[in-house]
Amino acid sequence: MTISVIKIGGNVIDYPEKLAEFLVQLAHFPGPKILVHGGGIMASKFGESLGVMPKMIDGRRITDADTLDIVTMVYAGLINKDIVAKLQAIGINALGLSGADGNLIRSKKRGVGKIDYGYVGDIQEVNTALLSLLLENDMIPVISAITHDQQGQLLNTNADGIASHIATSLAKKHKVNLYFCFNKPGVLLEEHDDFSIVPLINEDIYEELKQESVIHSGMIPKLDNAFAALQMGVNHVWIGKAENLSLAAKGKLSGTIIENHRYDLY
Ligand SMILES: Nc1ncnc2c1ncn2[C@@H]1O[C@H](COP(=O)(O)OP(=O)(O)O)[C@@H](O)[C@H]1O
Ligand SMILES: CC(=O)N[C@@H](CCC(=O)OP(=O)(O)O)C(=O)O
Repeated sequence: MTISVIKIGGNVIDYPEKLAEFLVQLAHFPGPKILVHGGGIMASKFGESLGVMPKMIDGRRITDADTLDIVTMVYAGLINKDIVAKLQAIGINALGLSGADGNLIRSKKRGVGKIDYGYVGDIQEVNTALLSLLLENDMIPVISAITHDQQGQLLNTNADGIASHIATSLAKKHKVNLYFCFNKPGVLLEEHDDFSIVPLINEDIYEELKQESVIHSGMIPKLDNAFAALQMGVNHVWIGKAENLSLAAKGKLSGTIIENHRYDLY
């Protein structure tokens, strides 16, 4: 049995028609699957409307107490429940969870180094037994980017990291594929040219493109988490456009595939 962990980012969630199209593809995606969602764009907009300005460093949000309230409401509340309701409407029995629910994801507040990220959690443990129970009962877990430290503290956690940790935890016992769906057709050499897709990426090329600032902001945690997943036993990691998920499911050429071995780009 292959389990698919599918992550959807805030740029798609923000557009109801794109989200609807993605959820139909998810519904038809073969085999057991888990959906992890972000929602960074919506959280930033809500924050701004309340006078709480977003602060991001390398795609990670600085989360003070007010920001934590906002992201909890937006990720674990509005977005999570909206996605679950939309899946129910197309006949999919989904169950929406934050990392605190069923002790699904325990994390630790990130220590203060050069940067104080505030209430941001680094994942310690994933309750894979709970995920297996839901999958065995034909439910799709829909997981938001909020975790907890088991001492009563909720923590904001990058959704790409959640997807990667869930995939690696399940990979100890199962074959797992990981799909990062977002608004671009893959990792691009020129961010505004959708035809400049890098079809395969390894760590050497990643480092080079990061140095040249070809890869920046939210693509950094996405690729960090993609490489970590592959190194920790995940079978296949794909990054691409949400609309192309069904092509990826069929193994058709689309998006960027993450590679362990090394080769030259030029
Ligand atoms: N080389 C690159 N190729 C594609 N996107 C890139 C690249 N470098 C930076 N990005 C940016 O990273 C964003 C994806 O990260 P993020 O916004 O966190 O994704 P998500 O929608 O999954 O939350 C893209 O929308 C794009 O603006
Ligand atoms: C710590 C941290 O950065 N958390 C992320 C969680 C949401 C997220 O990852 O959303 P996207 O997938 O839409 O980017 C944030 O608040 O932006």
